[in-house]
Amino acid sequence: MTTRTPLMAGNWKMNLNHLEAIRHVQLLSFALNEKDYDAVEVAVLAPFTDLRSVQTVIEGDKLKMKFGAQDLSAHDSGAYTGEVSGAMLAKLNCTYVTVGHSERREYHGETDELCNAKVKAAFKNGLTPILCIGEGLDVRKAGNQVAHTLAQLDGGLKDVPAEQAETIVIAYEPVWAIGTGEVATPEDAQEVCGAIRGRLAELYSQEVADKVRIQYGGSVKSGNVAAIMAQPDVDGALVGGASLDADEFVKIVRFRDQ
Ligand SMILES: O=C[C@H](O)COP(=O)(O)O
Repeated sequence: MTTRTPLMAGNWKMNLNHLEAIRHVQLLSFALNEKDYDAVEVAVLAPFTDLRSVQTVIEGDKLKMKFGAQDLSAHDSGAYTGEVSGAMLAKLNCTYVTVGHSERREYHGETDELCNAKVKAAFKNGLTPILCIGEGLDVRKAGNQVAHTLAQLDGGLKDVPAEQAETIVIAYEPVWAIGTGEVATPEDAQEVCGAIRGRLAELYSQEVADKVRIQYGGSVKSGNVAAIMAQPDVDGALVGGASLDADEFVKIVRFRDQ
């Protein structure tokens, strides 16, 4: 049985300018200790304009916190105004990059095909993609959450080889639970996260499926994180709003104490 280190990632979304980001990382660094880093991997996913500052604080102070971006271009370089390439993120020593967050899918029309190209671009540049998948409220009401989410998984992983797939992070985020305070029950989270692992075993092998970390995201807070993390197929959390409060995010990192 593979042991998967939980990944607690704060997705700041479009919050915190670079000065606020420096302060925020410093607050986290004062609070987090070796025991935390031994038990959990901690990452912050910052706006592009913050990344150089976040890198400077994390590397300058030799923090064990990882960092990454919230999106990347599917292209390598060239005339793509406003885009940021995987190579640029790798040059900043980013570890992670989210791909296909529901806000990108909804507000920027990102399709499974584009997400697949972005997953490949991330791997090509040595970044670990956090592929975000999950159903909207209408799909949930119709009871089609598993089929919908697995179709997004299939699309995002199309033609991704096993040796890359086993290092990916999947974030299951039911859209109806994002920023709404409407957290999925631990059983809701397990139903879909378990199905995702089952599908990974079908697409690749049980060995690959057992290595992949599957996060839950959607209104995670210190008060609900422990029950969600107790589920066998949940290996971490992708935290939005609550990650902007350093004290609250540290409590989430310390989910075993809650
Ligand atoms: O990426 C994070 C998710 O969208 C969850 O956001 P939230 O914790 O504010 O609900």
